[in-house]
Amino acid sequence: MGLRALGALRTRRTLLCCCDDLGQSRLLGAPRCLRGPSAGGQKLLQKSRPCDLPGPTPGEPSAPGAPAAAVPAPRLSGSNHSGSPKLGTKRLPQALIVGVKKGGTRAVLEFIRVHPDVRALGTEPHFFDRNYGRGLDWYRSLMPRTLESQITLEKTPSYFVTQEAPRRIFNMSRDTKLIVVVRNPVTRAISDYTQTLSKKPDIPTFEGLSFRNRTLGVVDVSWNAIRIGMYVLHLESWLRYFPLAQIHFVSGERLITDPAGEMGRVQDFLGIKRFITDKHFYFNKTKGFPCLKKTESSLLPRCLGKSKGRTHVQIDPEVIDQLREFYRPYNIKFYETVGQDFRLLNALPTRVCLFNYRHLQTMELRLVNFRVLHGADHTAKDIQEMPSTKHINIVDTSEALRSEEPHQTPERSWNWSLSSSVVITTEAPESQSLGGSPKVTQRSGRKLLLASVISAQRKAGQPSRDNPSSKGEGRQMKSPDLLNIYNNVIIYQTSYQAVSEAPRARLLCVQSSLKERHPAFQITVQLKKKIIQKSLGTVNEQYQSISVYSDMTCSFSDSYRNSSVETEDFSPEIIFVMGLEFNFNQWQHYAHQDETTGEAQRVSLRMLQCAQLTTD
Ligand SMILES: Nc1ncnc2c1ncn2[C@@H]1O[C@H](COP(=O)(O)OS(=O)(=O)O)[C@@H](OP(=O)(O)O)[C@H]1O
Repeated sequence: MGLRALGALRTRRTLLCCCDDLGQSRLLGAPRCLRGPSAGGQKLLQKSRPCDLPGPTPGEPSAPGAPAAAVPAPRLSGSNHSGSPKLGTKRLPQALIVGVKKGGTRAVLEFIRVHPDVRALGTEPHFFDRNYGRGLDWYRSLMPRTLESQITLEKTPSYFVTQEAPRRIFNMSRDTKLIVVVRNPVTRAISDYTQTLSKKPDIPTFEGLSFRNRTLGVVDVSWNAIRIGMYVLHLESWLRYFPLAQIHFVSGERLITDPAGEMGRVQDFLGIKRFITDKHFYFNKTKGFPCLKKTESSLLPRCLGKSKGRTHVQIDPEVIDQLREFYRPYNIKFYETVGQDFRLLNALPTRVCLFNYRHLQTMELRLVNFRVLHGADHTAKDIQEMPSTKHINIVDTSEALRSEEPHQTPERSWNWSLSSSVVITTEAPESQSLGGSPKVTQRSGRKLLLASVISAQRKAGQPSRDNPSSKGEGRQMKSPDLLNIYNNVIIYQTSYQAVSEAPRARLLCVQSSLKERHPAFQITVQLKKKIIQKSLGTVNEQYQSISVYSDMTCSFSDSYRNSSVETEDFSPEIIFVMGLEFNFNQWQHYAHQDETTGEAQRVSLRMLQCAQLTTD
């Protein structure tokens, strides 16, 4: 397209509309959308109307220079599309990000377009769903110019759920590479709803829309927000035209916890060199998401825009549980079909990780309770009646690893994913005090997992509960202090042994789930921390902050570094993280200002062992 034509198109687009997720037109000038079937309430939430030209999805502005958009795209700098528009040829895309809506498609697009061998359209052209009648020439005309060696890419998440899209794409080119970003379907639905609500505050509640009959638990699969998450059903249409090998699935969750890893696989899939690596990302704590680092070619901010990473609407936990159950069979079928387990079930913790613990040989972790609590306070009796389910052993590998040099990591923040509703206590079988804790009973309506570390054998010379004649004679595991509970976030910290005797032994458990205290997708939780002043034999309390991001990630805040806590006391010896994912490097460091000397000290955390943990 010549510049004149482009200019004409630009002028014209001010008269165009684009469809939002409610299927309603958003006017950018005179209305040009075709009228869709009239619908009220829920129906509005399901239908899309065909529009004259593609426009940005709400909150999804288009890229500068992109032909059919009125608003600049949330361009992440470092993108490679700033070259001369006259270089190269406009080609039909060889690769498409076809879904899923709210899966993380924008992040994948913005990350991959950093690659010099990829050029991407910033807007969503909606060619294979809404604009197919315009023909391939029109579609091609939208594309950025590429050199022979470059891949042209566009993303339109609604393709994944468009019946005709696979056939149409196949007809364009049977070699088209397809990328699908999948995300826990419940979270995805909430994200979808949250977006819709931001445009239409008067829509019915998520809970109301999700069910045909809530009492009977009949989910309304005709609601798009629910239907999109039934991934396997949509996938079937694609597999009629494309072999599985031609479809690459990105985990929306891992895209947040390990963007470089996910993008590495995307690059492999596209057959381009691994140009985008760890070096391109940093974790932006304010945003609560990974963002692209500054590069020589780009000095602009590189986090995604405000419409990505919205604070989700708080949903009744019981509804979330019901929807998880609803999606479970679809997820399982989906895993089976694609041959990958994306852990979309997101209901159970899967890993227990042990960090830095030097003395522990084996640890038996006994799950003493796993049940769904619906609003009822649970008592010690309830908990005791729950069956024990699993024992695991974690073998201390620290001795073998100690000689290795720590691996330097430039970033101080680290994060890991968490599943929901995990409470761990070091408290031995007498979990009554935890169960009886009024704070715990504030929790309601979530799956609650209580796990007890019931025994820990220590190496020779170390105190042991099982060997009272050792140094640890007479010591009991200290009853836990449940420190703070904010909605569904529980942070629990205690010493492994009597706190005054084992200041370095620390158990930190974090449980997080998606809840209302997520302004800008981040909450900061005050963690009450016991400070031991050994010389005085006193125990003070101090508050530390820990930031919990969304329902999936958690990271230490830098306040750790600035704390006035004794270094020794401050070094966590043992951390359990129960969750779906983690992306710790083997060593993690943070600096700590020693109060007495004022010197910065580096504290290392080493992941020693992770064990798989499942409950039935
Ligand atoms: N790096 C980074 N920055 C910001 N947001 C990120 C990132 N990686 C993934 N995500 C998640 O992407 C979710 C939006 O998904 P999409 O881009 O597919 O949405 S859309 O369908 O194009 O509207 C968005 O969903 P919400 O958090 O619900 O807003 C994010 O969770």
